[in-house]
Amino acid sequence: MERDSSPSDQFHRYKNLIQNGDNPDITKERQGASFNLYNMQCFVYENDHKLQRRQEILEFVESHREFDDPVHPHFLNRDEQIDRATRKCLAMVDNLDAIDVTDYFDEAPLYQLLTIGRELHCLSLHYGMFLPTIQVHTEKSLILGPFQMAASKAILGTFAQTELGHGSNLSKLETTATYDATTKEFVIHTPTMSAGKWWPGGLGKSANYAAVMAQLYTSGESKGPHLFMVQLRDNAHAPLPGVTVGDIGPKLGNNANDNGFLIFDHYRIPRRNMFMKYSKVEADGTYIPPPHAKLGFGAMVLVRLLMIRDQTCQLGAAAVIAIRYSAVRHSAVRQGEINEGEGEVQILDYRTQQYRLLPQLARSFPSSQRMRSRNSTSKYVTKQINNNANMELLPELHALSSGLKAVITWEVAQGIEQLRLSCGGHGYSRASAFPDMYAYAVGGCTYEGENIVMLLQVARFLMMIAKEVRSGNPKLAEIAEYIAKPDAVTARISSWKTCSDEDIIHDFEAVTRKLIFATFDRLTTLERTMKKKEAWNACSIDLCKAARMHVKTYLVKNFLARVRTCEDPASRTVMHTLAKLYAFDLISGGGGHFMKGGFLSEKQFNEVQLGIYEMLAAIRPDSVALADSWAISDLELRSVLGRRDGNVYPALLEWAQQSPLNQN
Ligand SMILES: CCCCCCCC/C=C\CCCCCCCCCCCCC/C=C/C(=O)SCCNC(=O)CCNC(=O)[C@H](O)C(C)(C)COP(=O)(O)OP(=O)(O)OC[C@H]1O[C@@H](n2cnc3c(N)ncnc32)[C@H](O)[C@@H]1OP(=O)(O)O
Ligand SMILES: Cc1cc2nc3c(=O)[nH]c(=O)nc-3n(C[C@H](O)[C@H](O)[C@H](O)COP(=O)(O)OP(=O)(O)OC[C@H]3O[C@@H](n4cnc5c(N)ncnc54)[C@H](O)[C@@H]3O)c2cc1C
Repeated sequence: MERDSSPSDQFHRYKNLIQNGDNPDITKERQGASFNLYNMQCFVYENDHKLQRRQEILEFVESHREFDDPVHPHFLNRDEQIDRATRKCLAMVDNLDAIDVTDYFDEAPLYQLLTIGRELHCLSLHYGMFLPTIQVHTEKSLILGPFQMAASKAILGTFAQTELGHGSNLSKLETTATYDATTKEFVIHTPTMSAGKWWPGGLGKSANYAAVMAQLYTSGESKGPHLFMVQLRDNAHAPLPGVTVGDIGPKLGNNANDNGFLIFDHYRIPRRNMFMKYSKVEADGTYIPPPHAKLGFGAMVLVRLLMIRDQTCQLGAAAVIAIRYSAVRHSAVRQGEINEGEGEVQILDYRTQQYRLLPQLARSFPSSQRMRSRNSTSKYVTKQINNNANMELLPELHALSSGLKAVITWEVAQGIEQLRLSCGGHGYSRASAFPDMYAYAVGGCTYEGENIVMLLQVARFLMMIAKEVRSGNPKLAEIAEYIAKPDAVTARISSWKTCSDEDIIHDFEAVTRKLIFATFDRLTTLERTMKKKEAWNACSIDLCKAARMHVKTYLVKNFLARVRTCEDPASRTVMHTLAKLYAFDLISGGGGHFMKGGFLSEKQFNEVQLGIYEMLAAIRPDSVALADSWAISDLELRSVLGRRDGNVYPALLEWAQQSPLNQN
């Protein structure tokens, strides 16, 4: 799409953000900002082009009537929700020219949010996992066929892996794919009740194809889980003979998505329907193994990376809502006066409120930004794998994507809940958007790998590194280099104004290193008297703690590094304080780890606590502008409380009037 205005036009546009009808409190907040909003937004989105594209996509959606909602989606029942989302999906895919469809980190998710909202829908799995599976797992010479069909929606697919009896433990999936060399077909079968597929999105009603994970048997031998392309429904959309399929019913959220169940009765598919890019079954049944045993799990790694960005944006949006609302809300009771007799204050002025809001805002920045570079890492790794040249980076990427997925989805879900509480009663109304946000985000703690299970994968990686370091012959991945550094006895952290980034990083690395080696020692001691898996189970709470701390250290380092790249001095100053608040808040929350063995003294810990107070006060005048720096439009936010103009109360009344109970 052509760019139609220069950066200075854009600057003008953002300067004019403040309008006459806006709530006076929110206007005053914007006028008091210490930095130029446009410069900050360019930093947040990395360049003005990305910012401009957000505006263009917004204008596109706003100008197309087929994206309108005749009835507010909050007042629909489940059938109507599915109907609405499906209609929107059709309009969305009929207008894909509006976006760069290869941009799964920015343009595609934004477009989806603007058109449908915060919901998984009938096409989420088609775009989110089915297409990526085809891309990652189909042989080059064959890819055009299925990919073009899927991209042109001739087939609509899902990813069918989880079963009633097994989800996390892939190796125990029970669905079988048995090769029949006489007919050159695989027989897909559900041998037991617990082998029924359960959960795949879009399966219940929408998909006519699925990428199915099943245990491969060939020449009488079991070869572990493999992926197969399976047609489920005929041209009239009826289930094919041998296929039983349906919807699993309502869930905590994402109810516009028809998550489904699937049972196979000796259902036959051609040999070529196995995804054979890495492992193969020849016509005579000979099995050719993949160059790396876990290549078959590649699509999940990619989606975990996509989720990290997607989820962080949810936390950013939640912080925007709560901060804006806190600027226009005045406390209504006498004890709400900070100085008695001086009248009510904006709730944003309470230090406790700032402590609820600002660390969450800080949390929303680092991971969203670093994910762009992780995206290029994943592209790089995929390229290396495609050339069959280099598998060395795979464990690192798996550990990193699993760890970030687990820590971020948890922090996002908890953060949204904290922000909801910060808005009092109105936060409990769906008008606020928090209930939908939470229901959407908290699903991410479970899907694409249950969080504890993912943390234990990171722990495996860390224990392997610890063993190598102890053996004196480490081959260290970039994200783990600090584990081989010498021990540090005392912390360097001091007042937030004087301590350097290096001091903060030093302390995080030292504490994490200690935690990793303490856990490693405990594990190896236990292994002397127990079987390996028992020993692992016996110290798995510590293993998770070490894994979490490793990921948090990674996030702190990346946030500080990213702030250093900010060219605008005023924006850099505020972002730097926010990054330090992020780090200090983590230290405060993880005080036990930091103070263990006297590493962080009591005096230093007090400085951390005091620093948090001071940073909250320092950021307070910029908080609304920082929320605006996310550049989220009202259409994307979908929150009455978070509206950009701050005119919350009339909008709440207008919203409530749409309730069907008020129609007669
Ligand atoms: C083209 C047009 C586009 C247009 C677009 C326009 C429209 C826009 C629409 C969409 C836009 C997209 C927007 C993006 C938004 C993003 C949101 C996406 C939402 C998607 C919705 C998702 C819904 C959910 C789906 C699912 O949940 S699918 C099912 C997921 N299931 C799991 O994740 C299961 C978890 N379990 C596992 O992964 C494994 O079992 C395990 C826990 C990793 C254990 O592995 P396993 O082999 O079974 O056992 P071990 O013995 O422990 O491991 C052995 C060894 O292998 C290593 N390992 C394991 N996995 C990997 C791996 N993947 N890579 C590398 N290595 C791996 C493991 O570490 C061990 O190593 P060591 O022995 O060395 O320690
Ligand atoms: C909204 C949503 C959408 C989904 N979409 C899809 C989809 O499209 N396709 C699909 O195939 N699946 C989908 N799923 C399923 C999802 O991937 C699984 O639910 C997930 O992988 C977890 O597996 P599980 O449900 O079997 O949990 P379990 O593995 O049974 O977990 C239950 C508990 O056991 C613990 N646990 C399990 N294993 C271990 C271990 N080794 N060590 C320590 N603790 C352990 C977990 O930590 C957890 O506390 C979806 C799920 C949801 C909620």
